[in-house]
Amino acid sequence: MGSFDFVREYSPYTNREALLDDYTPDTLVGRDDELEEYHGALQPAIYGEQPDNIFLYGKAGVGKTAATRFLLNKLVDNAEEYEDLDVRTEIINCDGLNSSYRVASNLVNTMRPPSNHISETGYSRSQVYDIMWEELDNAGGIILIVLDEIDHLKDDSILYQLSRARENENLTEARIGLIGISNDLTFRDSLSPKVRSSLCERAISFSTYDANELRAVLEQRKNVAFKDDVLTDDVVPLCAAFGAQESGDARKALDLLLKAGDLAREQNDEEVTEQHVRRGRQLLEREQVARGIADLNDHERLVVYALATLEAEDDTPARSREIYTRYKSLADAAGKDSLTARWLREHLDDLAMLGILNVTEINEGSAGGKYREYDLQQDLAVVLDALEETFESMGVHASVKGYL
Ligand SMILES: Nc1ncnc2c1ncn2[C@@H]1O[C@H](COP(=O)(O)OP(=O)(O)OP(=O)(O)O)[C@@H](O)[C@H]1O
Repeated sequence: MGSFDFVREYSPYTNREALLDDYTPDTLVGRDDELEEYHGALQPAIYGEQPDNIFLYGKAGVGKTAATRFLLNKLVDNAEEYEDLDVRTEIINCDGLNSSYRVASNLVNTMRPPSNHISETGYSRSQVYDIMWEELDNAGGIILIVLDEIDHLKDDSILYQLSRARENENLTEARIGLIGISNDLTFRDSLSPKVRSSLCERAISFSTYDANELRAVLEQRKNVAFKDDVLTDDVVPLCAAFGAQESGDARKALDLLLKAGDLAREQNDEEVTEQHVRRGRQLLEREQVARGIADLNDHERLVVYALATLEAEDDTPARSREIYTRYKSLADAAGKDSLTARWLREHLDDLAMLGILNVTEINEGSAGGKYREYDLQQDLAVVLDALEETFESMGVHASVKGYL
């Protein structure tokens, strides 16, 4: 048996944390247009004036949160130069806070010491708003309130309240600017017109990164995170190319660079190479598919299982009818009820959105009409791995026995 001692061996990193998600880089590359617009919208704050409310939107990992942290940190720093100016920022992530009530109580609590927190239940909504106005007025000055992942909110009362606080005379001392951030491009249209016009006084769109921009992001981060010359020349371009394929998401590209570095360290390799990146990508994809499949309900998982058995028999791409027949026979064999063919058709598109399967639209013109075909987006082996628990409860189909 090994000694299981923990010993420091070779590490390619000088600062591994610089690759983690909550690290704020000193400068942001490839976001000049976005930063300029954002800076302009915040500029009134340095004169002690209330800035416009700002709405940032764009896909995941395109730097919306990073740009916000970067500019607000700068604004707070620069504001210290002016004695008559008091600027503070409060950043709230709305993931898990789906009601206006919870956002308001959370805002109050982030501004208060823990000993003075209010309870998250037990008041009426208007009472919580009164406490919130009082808290904001006590703090005074300019307060920039950031609501990240704002699309998680199920009602927009808090957005109305905060974006119109001054016009509605809820505040006398404080001036607030509201900054909403969303990955959901349809969120703005789902708001009521009066909330939309006040929250989106300035709407700033963040475009996705192309491979060159991702290369610059990674190059800069590499210099902070890794020792000199430990990455072979192809590592950064390859991570950037994969990131660009993954809808231009800088987070995915940085995660991949981190995974490659970790693999090199685990294997005691002195250089991080293309092989580490390729292996890292496989592992990350595997984790992503496993997480996606774990989050499905039993019936959705059975649909993936049905498609996997068709793929094992070389019968993919398959039409929904074929998938339904297999799904139903798997359910019957396990003695479970099955849902309708219509339910299955509706859910195939959801599974495609989650990156579990591919949809291809086939158009055979007036003779054959239009239909859709499906196959697995990931390797069969990866999907079967993630279905382990399903085999336990539903049994192993003959077609996949050889893979297990
Ligand atoms: N231009 C950039 N320069 C350096 N790092 C960047 C840049 N853009 C994004 N990043 C990094 O990529 C990661 C994801 O960025 P960020 O969290 O800002 O994305 P986002 O647009 O807010 O997406 P999400 O809503 O999914 O969080 C972070 O680690 C961030 O530091």
